[in-house]
Amino acid sequence: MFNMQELSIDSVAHKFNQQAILNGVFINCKVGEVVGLLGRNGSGKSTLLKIIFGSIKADYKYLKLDNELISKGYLSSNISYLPQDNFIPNKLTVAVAIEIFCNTYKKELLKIKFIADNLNKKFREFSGGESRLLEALIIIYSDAEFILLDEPFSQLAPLLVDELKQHIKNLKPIKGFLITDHYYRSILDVSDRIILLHNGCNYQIQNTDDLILHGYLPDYKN
Ligand SMILES: Nc1ncnc2c1ncn2[C@@H]1O[C@H](COP(=O)(O)OP(=O)(O)OP(=O)(O)O)[C@@H](O)[C@H]1O
Repeated sequence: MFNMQELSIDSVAHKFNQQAILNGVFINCKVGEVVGLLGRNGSGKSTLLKIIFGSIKADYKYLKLDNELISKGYLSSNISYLPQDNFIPNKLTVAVAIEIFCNTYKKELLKIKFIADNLNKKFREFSGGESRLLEALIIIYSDAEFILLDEPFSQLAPLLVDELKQHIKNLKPIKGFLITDHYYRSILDVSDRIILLHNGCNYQIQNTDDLILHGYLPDYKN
């Protein structure tokens, strides 16, 4: 039988200072799909991505990659993660950062004009939004099959948001994406499925009415 590549995390429980942040969360993502993760500020979206990547050790979790239990995402070359804050050191040039993260899809990445035009520039020479775009592109085009993106759109002007969405769509046939951002329209647009984190649990979202029902979007009718 064809073995569908899948990243899944089940029964996630985590507390900070006795306060339960995640409680029985389940989420999965297959190659070929974009899963959008929404939730209010403080609902635990970043915590969940950090638990999958391994930078936070959950109180409990059951993390599987292609049906095999793994302890930390970063130990697998098959998972890449864009954290909420900048992570590429300021003194690195774009070319060096690409060397570190990208091999398989390097040719495609170098076709992007903004990358090609700025290969020898250091990260400290870019604006906040420009370096965010570069970091997101480097992670999207990294060798990993599963890509975790924490607020990739947040510092980007609308045209760049559209460009980034297009790159995600281009790579979707060969990768799985788990993505969170408060630009929820962009998340709805780029995602095949939406999961809402609320009160420590995950909810499958079918439409914007569900987002209103769970208190994520304001209900302007009432
Ligand atoms: N290291 C930490 N120590 C204590 N509490 C933490 C820590 N990290 C996060 N928290 C708390 O856990 C909760 C979830 O935080 P998290 O950053 O995962 O939320 P989020 O959904 O990503 O929020 P936002 O949309 O605002 O980025 C918050 O209430 C936060 O205060």
